[in-house]
Amino acid sequence: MSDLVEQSKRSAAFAAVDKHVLPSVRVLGIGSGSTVVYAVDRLLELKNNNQLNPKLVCVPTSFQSKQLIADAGLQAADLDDLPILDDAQGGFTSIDVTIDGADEVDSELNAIKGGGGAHLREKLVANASNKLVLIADYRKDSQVLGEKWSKGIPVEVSPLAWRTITRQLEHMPCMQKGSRLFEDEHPVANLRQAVRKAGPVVTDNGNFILDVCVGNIYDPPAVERLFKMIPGVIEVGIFSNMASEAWFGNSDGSIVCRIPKSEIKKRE
Ligand SMILES: O=C(CO)[C@H](O)[C@H](O)COP(=O)(O)O
Repeated sequence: MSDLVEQSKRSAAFAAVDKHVLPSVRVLGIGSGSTVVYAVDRLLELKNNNQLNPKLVCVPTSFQSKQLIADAGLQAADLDDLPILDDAQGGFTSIDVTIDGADEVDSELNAIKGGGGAHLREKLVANASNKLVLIADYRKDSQVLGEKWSKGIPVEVSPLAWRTITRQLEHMPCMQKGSRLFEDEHPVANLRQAVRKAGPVVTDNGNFILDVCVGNIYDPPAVERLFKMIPGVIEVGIFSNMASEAWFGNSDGSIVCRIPKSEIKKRE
């Protein structure tokens, strides 16, 4: 990985933590992946400077994230241990803010996640959060999902049915009710293989991952719903309309914070 990419991940992570992890934050969701490592580095600095809420509790999204929280000496809690608060929009949240990485983010802040195989818990934690803030380097910043991330949509599936699910996914048509959902005629689903173990990747939850290539994704919420309907699909790595901000580190050292394009229009 080039120094430029690492530097841009670090600057996005530091800026997002500085903006969002104020002393008023009591419960913080911690995402997974290499960019989140920098966010936890910054949390540790803030902790050492007594700039965090002394009662801060961090909610992990994976085994890796649990380790990061423990190594930083922060207090961890599982989602199920937290009280559920009814929010003003009729949602149910337990977490003030979650900071997480992404594999690609489009102009509406729909995201592809799950490159690290943690998207089930990441989505559960994001869903229980008042605010989801994404952090990433410039390679993940795009207009349309699929432009940049070519490894496919991560789909966590039950090992009991991965072959049936693969076949079903590969028969999905690209058109629905007259509108095109994705670029390719039919998806191609690949069982994700482990690198230093023979056989498939097994997630923290004991499942398999199919990486489903469809080309550009024109309607992320529709594709997310379509895949999710297949019995045995546990979670789809498309996060539609969940993030409220995305922070990108640019290759020139600058940082940009984006909100959904439709929000910008509303505010004009
Ligand atoms: O979704 C994820 C893991 O499931 C990660 O957030 C995503 O893969 C980005 O990782 P990185 O920061 O290493 O590029």
